[in-house]
Amino acid sequence: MAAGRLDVSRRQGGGGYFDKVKRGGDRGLVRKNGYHSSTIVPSFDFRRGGLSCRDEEQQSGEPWQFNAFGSSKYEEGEIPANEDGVQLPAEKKRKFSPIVWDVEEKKAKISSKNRVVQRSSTRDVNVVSDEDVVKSPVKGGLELLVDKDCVDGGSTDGIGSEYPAPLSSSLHPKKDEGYDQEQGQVEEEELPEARNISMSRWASDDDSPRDTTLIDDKGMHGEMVYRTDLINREGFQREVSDRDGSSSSLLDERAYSGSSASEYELQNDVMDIDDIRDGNASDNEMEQTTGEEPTVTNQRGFNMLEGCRSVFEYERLNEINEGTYGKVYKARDKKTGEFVALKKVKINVGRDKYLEEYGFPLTSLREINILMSFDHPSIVRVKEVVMGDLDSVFMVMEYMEHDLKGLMQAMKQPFSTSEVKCLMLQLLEGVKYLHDNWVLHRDLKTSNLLLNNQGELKVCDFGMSRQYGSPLKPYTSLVVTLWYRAPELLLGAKKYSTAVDMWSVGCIMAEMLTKEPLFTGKGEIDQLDKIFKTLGTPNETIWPGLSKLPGAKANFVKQPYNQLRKKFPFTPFTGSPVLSDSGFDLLNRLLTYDPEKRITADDALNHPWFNEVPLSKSKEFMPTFPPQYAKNRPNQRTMKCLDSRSIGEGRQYQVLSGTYWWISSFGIYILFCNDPAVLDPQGPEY
Ligand SMILES: Nc1ncnc2c1ncn2[C@@H]1O[C@H](COP(=O)(O)OP(=O)(O)OP(=O)(O)O)[C@@H](O)[C@H]1O
Repeated sequence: MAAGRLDVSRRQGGGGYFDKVKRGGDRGLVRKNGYHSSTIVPSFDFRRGGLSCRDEEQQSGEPWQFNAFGSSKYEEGEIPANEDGVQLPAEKKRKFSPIVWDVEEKKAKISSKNRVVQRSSTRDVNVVSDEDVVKSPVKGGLELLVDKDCVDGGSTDGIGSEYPAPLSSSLHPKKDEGYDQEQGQVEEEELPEARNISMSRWASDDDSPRDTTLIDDKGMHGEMVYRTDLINREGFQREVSDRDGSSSSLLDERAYSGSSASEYELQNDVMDIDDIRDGNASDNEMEQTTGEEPTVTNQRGFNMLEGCRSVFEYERLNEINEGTYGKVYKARDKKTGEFVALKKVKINVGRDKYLEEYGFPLTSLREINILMSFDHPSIVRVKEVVMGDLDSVFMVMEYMEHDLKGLMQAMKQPFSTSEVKCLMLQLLEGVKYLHDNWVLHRDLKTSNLLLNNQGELKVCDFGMSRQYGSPLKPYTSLVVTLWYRAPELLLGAKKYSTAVDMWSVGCIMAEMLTKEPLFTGKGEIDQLDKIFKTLGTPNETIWPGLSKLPGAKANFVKQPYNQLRKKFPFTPFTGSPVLSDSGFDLLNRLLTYDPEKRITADDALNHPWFNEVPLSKSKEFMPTFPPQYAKNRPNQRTMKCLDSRSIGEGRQYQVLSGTYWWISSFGIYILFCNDPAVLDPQGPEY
């Protein structure tokens, strides 16, 4: 393999689709991505400077692509039955077949015989279509139908603030209908085993029929892989896979303890495997085929066979920022002149089991994998992955001029209500897209929201994201940066779901309105205290199940009232942000204690606040801001004294090492910059 190339080789196997998964010495990951499930064996060849991936699954010979959408085994109209002969509705869909990284070695004892592979006929699936169906038939006829409506449906029962909001019911006309819950309920009646939000979010293993259903994943070429780790008593096959699609090693465990999350989740992987080893795995080796090669409609195609380009295809301009996981540079494509952001993947960061075992941090694998499969205007686009020398790897992303955190720190005035609406709508669209596709972001915060000069907001940093499924499995609660972390996480909940992201969205909305973070705790207890002081101390009445959470026994501040409205008074001309009753209702619903009652992204998008005046500003009319140099930089104060709105887009020139100046219609501004990328006499350190 040439240096700087991503080598993806495949073996054509003679047997079943998964017969040829190489075991033993390989330290591979099983990725169920898009339409095929394949074993990818990523390895770093440091001497040759390449990320080598071998896809060891037998395939059709078509290029290996990151992809997301699936197909059905059954033709339309054909209604499969489960093992008991109960017919199941055909029309359910899964918009996104999640990408799964499994630990192959952890599952090395599980051979292909334990897999259930279904090659299915395929019809083209439109990414945005609500009509498409993904069914996961298994030997015996049981199938899992996954519908986006099932994700959201039923989640908003009892929606509302635990402390009555001063809002007339007319403001939330759909409340009693559960914000369009009817469809979800009908589907539940029709399909007793279908997922619904109450199951996918908070159902326990005991009460969820999901214990005996399958979680599907579809291969890129239409193979269906059934994750039947929980069922085998009735002759179903077991397919060994990660619990919900991926394992995690998370930002906060790096930041806080350097342990837990990935290990915790890996332990769960091992538990699943042990369970299988303990004798429940079926002897039946099954490979079902329909004989028809599916057609693939990509959500986003990325041809890995083309290999990775070199980072030297890009001219590095300056360092934009450095996150926990890597530096981010601004760069220019030498061929096209296009500006991009290069995120250097940190290889040696914290304790990452994957890093030790596979030479590549899990978080980066997950981030690359998820981002390359997503295609949404509110999700930052990763164009490609490129190799540098010295074993470095870069994600090439579309360049965004600002992140919301840096921007708000630089702004004198907070965003106007119509600007907040514009940003919130984009944020909610992005979060809805994630949740519809069974992905939790788990680190939504203002520094992970990027804004460009076209008024577009995009979510970035998927290093902590992961798939979720039903039934919920325990995940680490050490997720989400403290200030944006939901109370259930702070209280140690291990089973959580999309609601954790919605809490973060609530914190972000409040911050957009005031320009200041809402709850700025110094530690977890302090964070909870701050939340309780503002929203009132929760109790079992407003949050059933609270007392069962590990942290609930602690002696917290007792505050009987919700004081949130005091922070967001309606009265204009006070200097405080003006938030209408409707806007406050949305905020209150986002910051609802009980995750079951917390508003979903879908419902938030339909909230009446967005229909009342002032209406959302359109993106084109969003203000532009000065260059990004001050973003989260040591010399941020220099920028703070500038009126970012009045400067508009300036041009930057390097006049001295580390010094920038730009001209605007208001004069010349000089920024002293300690940017190591600028000061580095060696030039780019690719
Ligand atoms: N596509 C982009 N365009 C411009 N700036 C970007 C882009 N992606 C990231 N950044 C900047 O880099 C910062 C860090 O990026 P990112 O959050 O992806 O890295 P990280 O290492 O995962 O950070 P964190 O510490 O939040 O985990 C962002 O806050 C943003 O300022």
